[in-house]
Amino acid sequence: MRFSRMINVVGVHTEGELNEVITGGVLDVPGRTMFDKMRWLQTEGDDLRKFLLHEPRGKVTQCVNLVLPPTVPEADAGFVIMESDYYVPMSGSNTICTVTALLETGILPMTEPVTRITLEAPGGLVRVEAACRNGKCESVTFTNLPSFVFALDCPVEVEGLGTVMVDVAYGGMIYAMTDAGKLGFRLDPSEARDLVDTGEKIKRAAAKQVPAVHPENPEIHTINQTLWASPLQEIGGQKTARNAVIVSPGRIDRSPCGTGTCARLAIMHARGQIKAGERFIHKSIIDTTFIGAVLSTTQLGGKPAVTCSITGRAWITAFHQYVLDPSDPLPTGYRLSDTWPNS
Ligand SMILES: O=C(O)C1NCC[C@@H]1O
Repeated sequence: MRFSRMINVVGVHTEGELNEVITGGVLDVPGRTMFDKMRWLQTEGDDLRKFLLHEPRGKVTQCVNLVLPPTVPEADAGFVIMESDYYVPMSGSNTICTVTALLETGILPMTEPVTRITLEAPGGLVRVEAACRNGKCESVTFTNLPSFVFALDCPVEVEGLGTVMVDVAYGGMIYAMTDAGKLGFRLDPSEARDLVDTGEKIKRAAAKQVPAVHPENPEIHTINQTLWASPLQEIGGQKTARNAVIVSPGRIDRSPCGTGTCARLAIMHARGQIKAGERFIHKSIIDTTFIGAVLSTTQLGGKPAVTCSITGRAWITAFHQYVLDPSDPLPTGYRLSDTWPNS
């Protein structure tokens, strides 16, 4: 049998969120920077993303990362993040899964007790410290790209809901964050379907009504995730909260969401709820945890910003070899609205 595509993929989940990692079958893609490579995939090479994420090979509740040679000398590896609807400049859960796959399969050397590497994400360089023991990457801490607030207390008119107040911030993707309690949600797993439907409505309205353009890269624009926030609490002396991020086309991030956590930290910092040097425990809807921290304050295109770190754990679940039989009539798969909302 001759295959027209053979892709090696490591299955990895971080705190419940499946973000697979392509480790073989694609040599490189055109582009001078990782952002260019992301753009090339989006415009010329999107069949790879569809092949892996769409059915019958993929499903709506996953992402996939393409590991590539870095384009700058200080990076150890590059990666392009592919989600169900978007290519994104940065993602926390995808970073943690990619680091775990790179170290646990020996693509990059593991040093115990701490491995330090630099990854080149499309949005910029990401410094990583992985805690490693007996060949296992026990946790990954990365320093995210600068996070900042676009707007606080912004009224958004949402059909069927009236006025909903949102805070808008960037943590690697652009978030509309809203108080779950005000719309009657406790962020209980039983609310998942409703959180998605209502969260998508809020996102669509906020994206139209609140313009948001990254001050240094105008190609990064428009709110594309909703973050349902539970109130900030002090538990055992630690600032703690729950959240649920609605990822397009309509599903909940199973992890506590790294870029969402950083967007929330930027909002908390702007509101005086957290200082540089403080930690924040962020819980997912399935009760898994990322530890966030505000490391320092900075400026981005004249805006105040914060540099944050995220710590999380990941586990390899599978090694897949996906192939394309040249006679397969569905090389880029399909989406059906029973499990792919808004398709
Ligand atoms: O951790 C994050 O940043 C994300 N998890 C899935 C969707 C977002 O990219």
